[in-house]
Amino acid sequence: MALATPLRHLIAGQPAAPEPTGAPASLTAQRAFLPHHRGRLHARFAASPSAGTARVVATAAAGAAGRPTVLVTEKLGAAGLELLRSFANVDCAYELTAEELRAKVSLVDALVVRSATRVSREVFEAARGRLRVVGRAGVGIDNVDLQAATEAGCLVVNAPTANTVAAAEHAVALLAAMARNVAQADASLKAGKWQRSKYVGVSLVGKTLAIMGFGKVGSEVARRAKGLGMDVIAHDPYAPVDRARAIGVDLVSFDEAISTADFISLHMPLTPSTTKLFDDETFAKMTKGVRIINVARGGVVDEEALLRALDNGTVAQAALDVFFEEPPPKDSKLVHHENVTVTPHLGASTMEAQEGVAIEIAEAVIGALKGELAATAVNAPMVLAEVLSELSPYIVLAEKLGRLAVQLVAGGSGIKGVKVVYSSARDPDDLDTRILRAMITKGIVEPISSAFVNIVNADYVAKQRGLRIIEERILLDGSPEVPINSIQVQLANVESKFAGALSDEGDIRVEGKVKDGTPHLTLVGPFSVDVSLEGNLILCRQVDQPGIIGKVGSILGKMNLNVNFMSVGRIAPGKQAIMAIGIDEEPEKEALKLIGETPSVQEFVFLKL
Ligand SMILES: NC(=O)C1=CN([C@@H]2O[C@H](COP(=O)(O)OP(=O)(O)OC[C@H]3O[C@@H](n4cnc5c(N)ncnc54)[C@H](O)[C@@H]3O)[C@@H](O)[C@H]2O)C=CC1
Ligand SMILES: O=C(O)C(=O)COP(=O)(O)O
Repeated sequence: MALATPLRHLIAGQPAAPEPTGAPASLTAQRAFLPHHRGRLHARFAASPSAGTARVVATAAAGAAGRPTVLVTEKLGAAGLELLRSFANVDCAYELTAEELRAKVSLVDALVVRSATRVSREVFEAARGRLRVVGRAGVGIDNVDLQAATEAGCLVVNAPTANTVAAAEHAVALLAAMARNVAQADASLKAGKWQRSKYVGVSLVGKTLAIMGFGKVGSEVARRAKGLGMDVIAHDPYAPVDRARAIGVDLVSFDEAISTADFISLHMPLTPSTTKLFDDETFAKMTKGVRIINVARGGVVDEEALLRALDNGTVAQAALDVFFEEPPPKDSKLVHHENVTVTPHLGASTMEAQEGVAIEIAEAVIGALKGELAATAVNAPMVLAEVLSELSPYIVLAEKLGRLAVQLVAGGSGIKGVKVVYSSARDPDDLDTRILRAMITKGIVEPISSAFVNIVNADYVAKQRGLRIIEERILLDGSPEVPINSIQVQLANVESKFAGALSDEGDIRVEGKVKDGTPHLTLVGPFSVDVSLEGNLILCRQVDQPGIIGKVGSILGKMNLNVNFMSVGRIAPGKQAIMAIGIDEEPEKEALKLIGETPSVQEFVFLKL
């Protein structure tokens, strides 16, 4: 079995794309299980294929040359582009219309965007299953329809750290420029005027700055503002108090923040709950003459309300880097307001940040195309690299058990409930089974549908199909060193095309273990067997008696079918027994017919692993 080290784990159910030539060979190995060089983890996350090897990458359909294709729709730093080109065919096509994007997206495996490309549901639909990764070269993913991505099984990754300082510096630049009328004075002087008294500013020292959203950018702004001698308070319902306290910032309520601040700087994401959070009502609670900076997202502010607040003097000045609509309309009253300083979404636009973001996203996209899952995955559960490494063979086992179980279902009986029982000596809190559950779903769903399933969409697909998966743990005595002793998959209340697979309770039941790193089938219904889960499997039920193994073996031999494993499980001598035979190739119908005709064989089934 091709369970090479390091193992590849599961992300997609699509055919394998060959390892693209020219890829930095060391990247896979380095990123697989080691902490990322910036302290983040990249988790390996490749697919387990139906064919039995654990070696399928996330690319749905790589180009003819075997290299995946990446579409880059906005300007990306050169080093990131170079990295992408070392691995994939890269198509840089900027300023595409929505229609042009939809036309191109079905021809690519990954899409890299910044904030200006709207990756809508229509884009995922137009991709027709090929698009496997969307890389957002920056933080805000409000321009990507995450639900549609998840439904399509498309991984979305972002680059959340490389532009933090740039955004914070831009907020501070706007804060100071606004307070001292730099932009207005500059324009006035360039227009031939010398207006010293008109542009008297306000001081920052001793003023209160309220940071709204105390995340990465917000906390960096706070640090810098403290250096300018400002009193900094912050509002963030989800930020840890200790982190704020450590840099001398008090976390306060929303109302306290906005009603006591001289300056308010916005640093929260655009979400349904932050959309137009700053509306007439909010402005009315602010101190008269407050100054506002927005380097977050235009959508968190009701721009009409801000205009009214500027006109009635509630807000003395605003400095805006972001707008509800980008670019804003040419005649935008807000943009042209004399008390408003504007920049065209430049928060992340420093040479350093753009190079950093480009490398960060290129690495994440390449990793995902190779079947790894970056720590920056936005729409998939994060599974740590060490966990993936340890669970590798169980991931393969989980999918194969799902695949086996579903093939045992008699047509038309429908699958309602799935129960997965993990036997383990490990504390349940130390055993993350999400990826195993996802792969069991994949194993069950893929053989019976056109859906492809990966960890991104497994739960969604299961829900869509009304598949209820219950997980149960059996706590064993023994060493917690071994993560799992066995995995059992039960399909409740179904008819089986192989009655021998039914437990006494009437469920289809298959159980497996990992032995020497290889998945084995160890239980079928009530019968203990031991067969390595490779290639294909024939299960025969017969009355236990001498000679049957030889007969069936000789049929397979005559048909030139290589038996890689064989095991007989019986309830008691002379009673019912099951023969599990692992074969490399798919047998001809004739061979199966002859097995069925062998005296004493009561039933048999051929199963593809
Ligand atoms: N203008 C630009 O070029 C850039 C803009 N950004 C934007 O800046 C914002 C912050 O980015 P990061 O700090 O990297 O993100 P982050 O995720 O580290 O921080 C966001 C913080 O907002 C908080 N938050 C969420 N809902 C909130 C609410 N209702 N009220 C108050 N706080 C709330 C979260 O708890 C979190 O701590 C994002 O909107 C991002 O898109 C980031 C980089 C560049
Ligand atoms: O990272 C973010 O959230 C940003 O807003 C930066 O956007 P950009 O990549 O410069 O279009």
